[in-house]
Amino acid sequence: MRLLPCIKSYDEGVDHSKQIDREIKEWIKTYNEAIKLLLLGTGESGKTTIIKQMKILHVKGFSHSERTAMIPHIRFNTHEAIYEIIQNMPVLSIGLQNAKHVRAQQYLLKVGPEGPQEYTEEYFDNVRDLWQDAGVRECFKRANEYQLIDSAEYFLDRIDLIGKEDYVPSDADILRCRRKTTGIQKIEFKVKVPKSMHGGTQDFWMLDVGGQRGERKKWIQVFEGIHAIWFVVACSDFDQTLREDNSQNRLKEALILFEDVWQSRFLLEAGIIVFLNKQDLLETKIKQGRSIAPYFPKYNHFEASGDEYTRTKLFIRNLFVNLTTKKRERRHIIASAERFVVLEASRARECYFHFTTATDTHNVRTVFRDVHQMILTHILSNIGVY
Ligand SMILES: Nc1nc2c(ncn2[C@@H]2O[C@H](COP(=O)(O)OP(=O)(O)OP(=O)(O)O)[C@@H](O)[C@H]2O)c(=O)[nH]1
Ligand SMILES: [Mg+2]
Repeated sequence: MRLLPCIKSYDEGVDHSKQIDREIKEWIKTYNEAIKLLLLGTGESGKTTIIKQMKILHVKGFSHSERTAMIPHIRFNTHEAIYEIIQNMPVLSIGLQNAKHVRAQQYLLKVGPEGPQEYTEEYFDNVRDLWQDAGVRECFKRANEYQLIDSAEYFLDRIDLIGKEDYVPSDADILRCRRKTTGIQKIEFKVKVPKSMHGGTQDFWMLDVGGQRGERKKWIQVFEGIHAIWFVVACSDFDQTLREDNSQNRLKEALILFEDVWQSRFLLEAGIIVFLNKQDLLETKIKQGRSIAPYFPKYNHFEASGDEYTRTKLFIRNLFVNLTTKKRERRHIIASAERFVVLEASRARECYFHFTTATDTHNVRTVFRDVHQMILTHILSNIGVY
């Protein structure tokens, strides 16, 4: 680590700052190592969706064959959505509103959870009929009481398109498609460096891991050499339980996981940026009259101005900010590393927060620009240039 000489006067300070600027630009020019980013977060928080956005924004997007390869997954998403809804109707004591739809319901239940062998016209007709039923819609509105993919409405609303023989998924369809990640995926891309920094391009690696509990033991394999963690949180999950453990609230699980990541001694050098994701779904939920208060009673005493949605998103951010200001717990300190960890604990460590909608390419582009600059500054500070 290199220490900069101390400044004695204002003029000297200005010269000194110009010198630092020059040094930073020089350093970036010669820095040819890829910047390594790791996406972390609970299951379904939106990590893979961000990887897809990087492919759209910084690689070549999706080819025709990549798009057609998504069709079975999108059709299966549609199936699992309608199947889950109709299966949960009796559990929630909701009946079909239209008796004509009973046959369609029996047809779908007979198809089973794995979906049909072949997606036929008859299959899509039955799904369309059921999705029109007021009872099905009522059960859909109570989706937080069972497990339903976030893209259920998006795909069921597009059933006619998805059922077409010549259907080719759009970028939006691919971004909405849900497939659980198992293992570790990597995407490599180049990004233009802001002119203010020096221009040119910079290599990035972005790693995606599975966020469900069973997948997290694999994370440690990829911690080494990571420059920044993007920790993704599904804010709209505040009233839902985990797919892998229906006794645990999803947002509470995200908070516990974040605290572990923030305190991990393996990630002390990495910059941490929290993506408070699924803002579109959060806003819709709040505007439909749902409240976070029954799940997080502290919300009743939270002071912030703005409408309910704004107050809720600020409250969620606060929950995470509070974890970053807590003292590092000693349970994470092992004897040989104690001195280092204690020193680290006394060093100011910043955490950055962004409100995001990962399915919105424009939003992700803007956030990436901000975050890029922040990561460069973080790396420079870690090596002692800043
Ligand atoms: N509406 C909306 N949907 C989103 C957003 N972010 C992600 N999704 C959807 O949420 C679902 C889950 O997203 P993924 O990116 O697969 O989640 P993940 O974090 O990779 O999940 P694991 O692989 O299980 O760890 C997908 O259907 C996405 O389209 C968002 O901001 N808004
Ligand atoms: Mg994933």
